[in-house]
Amino acid sequence: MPAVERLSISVTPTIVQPLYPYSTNIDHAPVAKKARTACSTYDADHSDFQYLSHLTPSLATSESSLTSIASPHGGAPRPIRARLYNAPRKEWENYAQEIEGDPRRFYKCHWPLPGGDICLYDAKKQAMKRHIELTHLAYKSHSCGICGKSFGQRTSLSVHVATHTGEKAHLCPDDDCSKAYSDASRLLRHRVKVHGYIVRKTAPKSFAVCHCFRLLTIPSMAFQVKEIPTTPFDGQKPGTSGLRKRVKVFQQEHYTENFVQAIFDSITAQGATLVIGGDGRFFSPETVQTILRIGSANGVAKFIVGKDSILSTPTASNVIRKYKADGGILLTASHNPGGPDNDFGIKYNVSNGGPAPENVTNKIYEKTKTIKIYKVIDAPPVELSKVGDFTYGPTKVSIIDSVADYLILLKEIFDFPLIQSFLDAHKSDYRVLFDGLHGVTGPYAKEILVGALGLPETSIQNCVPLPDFGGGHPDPNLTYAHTLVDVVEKNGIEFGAASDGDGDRNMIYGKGAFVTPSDSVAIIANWAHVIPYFQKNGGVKGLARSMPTSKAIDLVAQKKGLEYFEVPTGWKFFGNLMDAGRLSICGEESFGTGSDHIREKDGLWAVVAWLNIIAAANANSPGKLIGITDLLQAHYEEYGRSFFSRYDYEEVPSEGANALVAHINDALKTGSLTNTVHTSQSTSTQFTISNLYDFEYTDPIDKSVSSNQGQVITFSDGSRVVFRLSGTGSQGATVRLYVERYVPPEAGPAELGRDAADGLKGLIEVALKISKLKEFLGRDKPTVIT
Ligand SMILES: O=P(O)(O)OC[C@H]1O[C@H](O)[C@H](O)[C@@H](O)[C@@H]1O
Repeated sequence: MPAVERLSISVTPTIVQPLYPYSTNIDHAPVAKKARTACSTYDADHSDFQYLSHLTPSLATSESSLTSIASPHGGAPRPIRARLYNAPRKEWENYAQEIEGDPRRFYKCHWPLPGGDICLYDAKKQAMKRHIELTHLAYKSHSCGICGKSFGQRTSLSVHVATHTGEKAHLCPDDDCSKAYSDASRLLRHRVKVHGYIVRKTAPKSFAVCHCFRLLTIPSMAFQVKEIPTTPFDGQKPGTSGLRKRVKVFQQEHYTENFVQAIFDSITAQGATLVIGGDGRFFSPETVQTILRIGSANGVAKFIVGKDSILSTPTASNVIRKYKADGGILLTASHNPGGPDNDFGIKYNVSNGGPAPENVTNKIYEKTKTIKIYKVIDAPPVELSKVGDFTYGPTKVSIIDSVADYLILLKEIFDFPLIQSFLDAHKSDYRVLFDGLHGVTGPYAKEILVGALGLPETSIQNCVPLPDFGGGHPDPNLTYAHTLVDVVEKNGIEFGAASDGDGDRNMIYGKGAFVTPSDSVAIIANWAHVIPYFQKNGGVKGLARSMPTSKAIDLVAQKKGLEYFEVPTGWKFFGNLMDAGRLSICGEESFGTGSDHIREKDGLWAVVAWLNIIAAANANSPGKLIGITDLLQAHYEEYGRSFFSRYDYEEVPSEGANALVAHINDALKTGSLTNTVHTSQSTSTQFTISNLYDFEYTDPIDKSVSSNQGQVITFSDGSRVVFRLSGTGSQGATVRLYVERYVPPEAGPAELGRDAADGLKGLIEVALKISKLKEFLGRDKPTVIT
């Protein structure tokens, strides 16, 4: 160690002590004050200060003199710090007492508080000394050699001294980075942000505020974890999008707890940050508290929770991504009805913000089959209606209101000024109506459409989220979103839209113009160049759809020379492609549309995308007002039209549904139907079966294989029919029949503009006959046609 030049210091040394005697009635304000009255010696033995000298104030405040202070390590002069030890060394002991018989050898603080209380903070000896000296005695024993300002902690002094000297002693250790900072915390922030440095998570601690208003760290051991014995329930297998059952099923003793514990048993819960949200449906608040109790007992470090247990599914995905959480638990049964006699659901999302892939959901299911205990901590419930940061046992809980974050996200994606100027210019001839169906999107829609885009309050309806969705079925299709359809038709509204319970689905419906989800995603992909997000991100990378969705988007991809994918039903199958940078826009026939801005489909994203496209189309058409019908027609004339419809047979007996599947499988195996010709009675059209197969998907990124994803029958004219069992029902089985028939642009406007039901009539008849669906299901008609 090089010799250190020692200078003498003549600063008036500081003793810091309370002005007032400590009485039981003492107010805390006086103890925060200090008096400088006596001298003490400079403590040069401390490792950080060993090369420092006593300084005179004049020397210390003159910049030239600073350079004359030798650094023990050579190079630039060291910062000037003076550490004055000026407290009566043992004074803290007057207020601390070793806890008798404590194996940890802890001390308890007996500092008298206002109102006759005593502090009672407990800690090891050194921590107790620091607590009493800094908190109660308010010693500031680290003084700046330049200006004399005192600090309670050495690190605070170092940061302060750097403001005089300009020294940036904290160098970034990452390769090729020359950044330096005056304090360690700034350096850490830089490394996390710029170099993706991952901060090691420490074991969870809990925090409490002492009577003296100081934040205290309390060892997690202070909270007792209880293990509750339980036995497995049958059928806790997550479906297409989480576990969905009747509320009454979830309300059975241990049922919800088992599933929640199975989630924590399948992930790394210790030290994790998790998001909790959902559509606010009946039984959500209770389940949030269950998750907090079990999650905390399993070592979760932090929960980010939607205010009033509400976070739309797309927002939850955004929050997971934005706050770099490890995952999220969403309480939603999406578009299924809510209320005490209806549905509830729990879904796990992973750190990319998307639904858990099958390897995770399978693991959760396996855990539910062998569960023997679940863990809980005993803590009072968290107040879910107050935004802010709280402690819950050893876990931090942040209650957030996510509307602002979501608006910021959409403003970064779309051309809000363009949309707003279009809507302003067409207040009377281009009206908008959004129906929230009393789902979760109401507050978001209000902020975006009324707040940001300046539309009148009358342009939103049913936008107050209700736990039972007002008794409705919050699914944005022609059957269940009749509140929208009726008002749009009655008032001749040019642009209508609706979203579902948890805000990830959408329907676009203008006066006399229903946009099928398959067409919607194809049109958005075709117009993506007018959406700033895609411009900023180097254009569209790839397109995708779920298997039963019409092939309209494939035609856009082919024309634009883009890669495109056909994946099984379920948004989770898009995630890997997006993460790999190969997919930008995708959609599903089940009213899901979205992009890689998050990892869920996004109802309001689709609505604003359409408004953006309409505003852009009109900006190029000064003479004529372009509406939804014009965009559809133009698309069909360019690409041809994929007539598409879906028939749903909801809540049919499972035996009948399974028999139907077995019947088609039989034909698939034996080839008995291949090349057979079928004639529609009503249209006399002939359809020849060219192929039958069970859809299987191999993920191009992780090579995982998903089988039995729907039975497909193709015909020689390019039409196809798909049979698939729903994975989101909560009772019995739901069979879906999807039909698609392509008509090329050359067919002309009359043929392209036909009513979908009319254009598909013959094909549907043939599909029903081949499958013997009516016989197996005992149903003459579907419950829903879209
Ligand atoms: O399985 P189904 O009832 O047909 O539902 C299918 C749909 O379920 C959920 O809504 C998923 O989020 C969608 O990605 C999927 O398309």
